[in-house]
Amino acid sequence: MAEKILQIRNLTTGFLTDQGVAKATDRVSMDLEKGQTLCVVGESGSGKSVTALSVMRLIDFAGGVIIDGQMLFNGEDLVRKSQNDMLRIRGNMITMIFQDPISALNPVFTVGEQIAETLRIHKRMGKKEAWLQSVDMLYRVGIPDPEMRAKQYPYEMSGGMCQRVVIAMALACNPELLIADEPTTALDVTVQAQILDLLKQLKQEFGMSMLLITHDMGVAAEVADRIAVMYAGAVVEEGTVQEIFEQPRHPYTIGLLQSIPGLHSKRGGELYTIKGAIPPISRIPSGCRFHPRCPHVMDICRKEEPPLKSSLSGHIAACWLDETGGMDKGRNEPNLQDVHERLTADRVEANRS
Ligand SMILES: Nc1ncnc2c1ncn2[C@@H]1O[C@H](COP(=O)(O)OP(=O)(O)OP(=O)(O)O)[C@@H](O)[C@H]1O
Ligand code: NI
Repeated sequence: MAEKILQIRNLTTGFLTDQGVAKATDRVSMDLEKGQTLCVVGESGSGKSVTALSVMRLIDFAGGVIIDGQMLFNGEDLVRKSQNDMLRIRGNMITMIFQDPISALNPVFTVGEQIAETLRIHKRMGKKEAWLQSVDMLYRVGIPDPEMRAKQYPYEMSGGMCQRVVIAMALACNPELLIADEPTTALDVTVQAQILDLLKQLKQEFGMSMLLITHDMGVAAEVADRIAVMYAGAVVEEGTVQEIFEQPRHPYTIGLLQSIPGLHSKRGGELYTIKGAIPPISRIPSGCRFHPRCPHVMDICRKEEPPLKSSLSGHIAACWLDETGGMDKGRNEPNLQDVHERLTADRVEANRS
């Protein structure tokens, strides 16, 4: 059995709203194996960031609460840690990077000083040693002329360079787990690809595990070992990157896959979007939370929540169609199998061109 670095079990979190406490995540479970990358995907508002902030125990400071569940990090439950303990864990063992690198950096210190400061706090290094290490970190994240760059301020650098600095700062203390929340969303497309490559490379070099949050299935395809698909606060499907892309079981996952730019637009058609919008956490639908937007909705979907069912390989999905044996009973919509075939054909085509 592969070792698990992170096991999230039935994580339920909430925020206080006008209607009382609303659940931002509802019994969310996901596992991350040592040395692997788990991508959490889903539209805006699906609870990806809340899940990440919960692991960091920063959700408390964002006005939220952990209502129930466990988050085992190397077997120890982070839910039970004091904020004092978390101060040691954050920055040392688990670090997090965000979408906007500029706001993650302090404008009044040089980037070298900021990385050195992290090392002095967490690794208790002396001034000189911390500075040298900081220059070395800039080198390792691919910043040319690191001695000179270390003396620059964030505003003197491009967005891509700043994100490299943020990554250098996050990795300076050699964390076991890096949580990256939309790390490339704010960057130009070409820079995005570079940063993704860098993260993949550094994950190997530093021997870390990565929890990467993205709304972009293309990004997940690039970096993920496993993918957890979240919708309106719940995991609706989870599996290996191959399972999710080649045998998706949840209509929401299929919708996300169909919305990938390039996959379908190559055929000259318009880009597909899933009809409707994700509900606010104060108005989660009854039954299957995806039912109002599902092209295959059945009676039971409106009334009862589908259970998460696991295949032998550990591919998990929550959909009543899984139970009833397909969505092709006298319907005109394409069934899952058709969609799979179309997706696979498109992928092959996209790979060829
Ligand atoms: N401080 C808060 N107070 C109230 N509700 C909140 C708060 N933070 C988040 N939420 C709600 O929790 C739900 C999940 O938010 P979250 O930020 O985790 O979504 P996300 O999947 O990360 O989306 P995005 O892709 O936009 O970052 C949303 O409905 C959001 O409105
Ligand atoms: Ni988010």
